[in-house]
Amino acid sequence: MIRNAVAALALPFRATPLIATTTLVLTVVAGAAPASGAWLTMLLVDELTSGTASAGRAAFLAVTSALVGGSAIALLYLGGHLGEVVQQRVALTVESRLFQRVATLRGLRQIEDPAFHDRLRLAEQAAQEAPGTISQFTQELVRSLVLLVSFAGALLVVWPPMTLLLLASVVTAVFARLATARREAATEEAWVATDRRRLFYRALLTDVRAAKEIRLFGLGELLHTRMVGSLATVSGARLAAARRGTLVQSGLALLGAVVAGAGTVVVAVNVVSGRSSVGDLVLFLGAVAGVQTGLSGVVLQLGEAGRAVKLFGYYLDVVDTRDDLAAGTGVPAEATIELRDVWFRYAEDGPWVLRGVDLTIPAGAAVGLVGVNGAGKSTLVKLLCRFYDPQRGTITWGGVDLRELDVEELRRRIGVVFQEFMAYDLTAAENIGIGQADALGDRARIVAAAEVARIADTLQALPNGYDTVLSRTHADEERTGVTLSGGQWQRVALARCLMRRDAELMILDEPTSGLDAEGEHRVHDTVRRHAEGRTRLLISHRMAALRGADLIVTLVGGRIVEQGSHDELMDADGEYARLFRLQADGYQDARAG
Ligand SMILES: Nc1ncnc2c1ncn2[C@@H]1O[C@H](COP(=O)(O)OP(=O)(O)OP(=O)(O)O)[C@@H](O)[C@H]1O
Repeated sequence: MIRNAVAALALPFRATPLIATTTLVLTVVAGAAPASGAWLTMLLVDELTSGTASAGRAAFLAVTSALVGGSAIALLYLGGHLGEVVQQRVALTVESRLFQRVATLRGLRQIEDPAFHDRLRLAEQAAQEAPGTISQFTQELVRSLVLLVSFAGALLVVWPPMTLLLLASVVTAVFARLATARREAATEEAWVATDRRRLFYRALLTDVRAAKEIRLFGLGELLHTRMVGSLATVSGARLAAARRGTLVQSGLALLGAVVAGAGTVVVAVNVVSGRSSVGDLVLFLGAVAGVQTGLSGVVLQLGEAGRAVKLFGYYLDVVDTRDDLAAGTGVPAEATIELRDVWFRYAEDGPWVLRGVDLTIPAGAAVGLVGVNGAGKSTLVKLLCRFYDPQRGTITWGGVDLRELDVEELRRRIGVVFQEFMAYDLTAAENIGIGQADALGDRARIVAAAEVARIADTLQALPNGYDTVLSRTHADEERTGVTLSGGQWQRVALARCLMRRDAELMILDEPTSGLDAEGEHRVHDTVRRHAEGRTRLLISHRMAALRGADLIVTLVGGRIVEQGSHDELMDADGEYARLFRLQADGYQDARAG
């Protein structure tokens, strides 16, 4: 808690040191103003009731008192504005640091971990709320402390026991509010997973890609009920925590009123008996009102700040998240890739997905990978991109373990069309250009890639050509958005991969599954010519597409069961030959039918 609070409090001074310090000074000055005003009023009242009042001194005291009050308000406004500036700067800093960490995580483990997403949601919430809440609270606290100390000094002069009574009620209120804040933060943590599900259902209900299935399968009501159910659970828990907090606060406010009332009676009796002056009573009443107003503000904010400080811990956790992949520094050389006894599973207690894979992918060769659904083909691709490290065995590139290579350098040398490629809600040009981000503005290169992927004419014919937004959701007023067909999107993804002209390894994970037969044939043909000399790993369920590969590898249950050329594997009459014949027979039957 203390580490979180210190880090959160230090943030404004790191984000904008000068303004944060000025704000602090202004706050201190503004905090001292009410007590000075009350003191001047006491002097004024005593002057007027002394029997020897001088009009000049009285006027001077009245004007000074008014000036102090007026300046205090002006300082308050100025301090408020500077506080806003600090808040904005801090918000920018924390949001940037948070998502910089997310963006630079090397592997996929955290991104695939629901617990990380929960932490991230809490962290984002904290990053947005905490700095503002905490810096506002700090200002309020400083102001209230100065106010409290100055009034407490004044009260000491009038009637010392009252100071102690007021301080006692302050301490009780502070502890009670802190306890409520802890409970509220615990509620937030306990329900974050439920809230995540609510957001998931919410996103699903508005997702264009899910809209067809939701309507056809009549899922709308089901998803809506689940979404509202999650919301009701979360808001019920929040209300229960707030209810308890309100009860405690009301009780404490009553206690404060009783303490103040008793004190006023005693001072009033003192005035009657002549032991105190009327000015003392005025000062006392001003002090009680000032301290109570100041404190109720700070105590109320204390809850918010306590909750924010606790949640801020998640922000620090995410910002300090350790990468699950150690950083290497080597630069990859010639792309002969070797897998030696590679074992991999996604979770420590999960089943092995790859079991002792031994494979050599020679530089410049075209290697075909076949296997039934779930055999582990896409997993192998992910390991080659070093999204994960294998639990056992090694993968080397040009003889160097992938773990020792600079992961960004490694990935720069790989072009991939993933099985689940992305269709970005961006323009056609951007959808292709992002394959090589530093060539995003190189239209000639984008068009050339589109031509190889045989999608150039389609994109050129769009309402705004390559500048057409490929989305119905994010189109703007000037530009209409369009959506492409599944096969057209696949060609765009292929063009994106082809932007990486220097990629030494090209991986195509079922790049043609959405293409028509003629399209598939052409794409394989062009990719073969275009990528000649580069290492290629091709995955396809259409066996004929891999026939010309230099080496074909069959994966069964995470093991390589055979490898060789098409002819060798057909002669061996194993799994590959079985799958190949199955498809060939299918085509044969279709013709016969
Ligand atoms: N991110 C993941 N987390 C946990 N398990 C996963 C993950 N991705 C894949 N798996 C599991 O790993 C196994 C192999 O999946 P993989 O996607 O590598 O198969 P594949 O051979 O590419 O299949 P397909 O032909 O259907 O694309 C499957 O049992 C799958 O459930």
